[in-house]
Amino acid sequence: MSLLQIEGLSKSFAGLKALDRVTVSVEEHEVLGIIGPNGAGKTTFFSCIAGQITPSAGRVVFDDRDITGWPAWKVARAGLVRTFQLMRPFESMTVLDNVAAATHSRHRSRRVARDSAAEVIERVGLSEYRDRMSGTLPTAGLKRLELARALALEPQVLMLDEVLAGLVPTERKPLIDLLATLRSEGVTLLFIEHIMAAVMTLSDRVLVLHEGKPLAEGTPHEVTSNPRVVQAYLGEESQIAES
Ligand SMILES: Nc1ncnc2c1ncn2[C@@H]1O[C@H](COP(=O)(O)OP(=O)(O)OP(=O)(O)O)[C@@H](O)[C@H]1O
Repeated sequence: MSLLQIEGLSKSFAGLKALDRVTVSVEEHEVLGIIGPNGAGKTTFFSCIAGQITPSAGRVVFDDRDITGWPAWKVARAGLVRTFQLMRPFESMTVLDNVAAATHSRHRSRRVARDSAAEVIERVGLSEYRDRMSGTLPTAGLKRLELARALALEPQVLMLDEVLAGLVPTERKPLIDLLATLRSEGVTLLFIEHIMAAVMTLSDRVLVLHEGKPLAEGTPHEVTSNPRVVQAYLGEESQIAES
């Protein structure tokens, strides 16, 4: 049995099929990249799994439990944690306090929670910003903070929504390296990404969504050489070529 099984997941918004019968499964320690043109349903897919949106149809089975329609807090507590494209840290709190707010849900002792937060902060390379107000971080720092807050919850499955968006190439490289490290540590990862270099480097498998439907699934090489995928990206070829 796969760690995460998604069966026929669908979501309509006022007649628009944002997600249309998506079926995919993810094994423990696997990295699944999710790509697709703008509006393909990628974020809706994450939101239906992680509990921000209730799916119209389909099932999400995680670790042998049917978690379909569970609220986000309960999904996160079960071990499935996502990040958001638009970061939402507590801006008037320090980086350490932001991450400690997450570790505190795992460790009752304030000291242990803060020590654990400091470790996560170091792991994502944010130690020099530890005592800075989160609202003053540059975009690259905010992205790392978003990742730190997710890691602080000690997820069994981590779901990253465009964690590289808004970064310049020199900022992307170290973050891709960090994700590669997480991968080598055996993190089970689902990530939505437009930066093809990251998709190619990090993914074991890639799911391509198009107009809410699964268009292709396979190794990074298989999907990027699939004519249907290239066709779906027409007009966005530069992104495919960016690898
Ligand atoms: N809350 C909502 N209400 C109405 N329509 C929505 C809502 N959320 C998403 N949609 C629509 O559903 C479709 C899929 O959107 P979604 O954000 O999931 O796509 P995406 O692949 O993540 O796009 P992007 O790459 O631009 O982030 C789009 O047509 C979008 O306008």
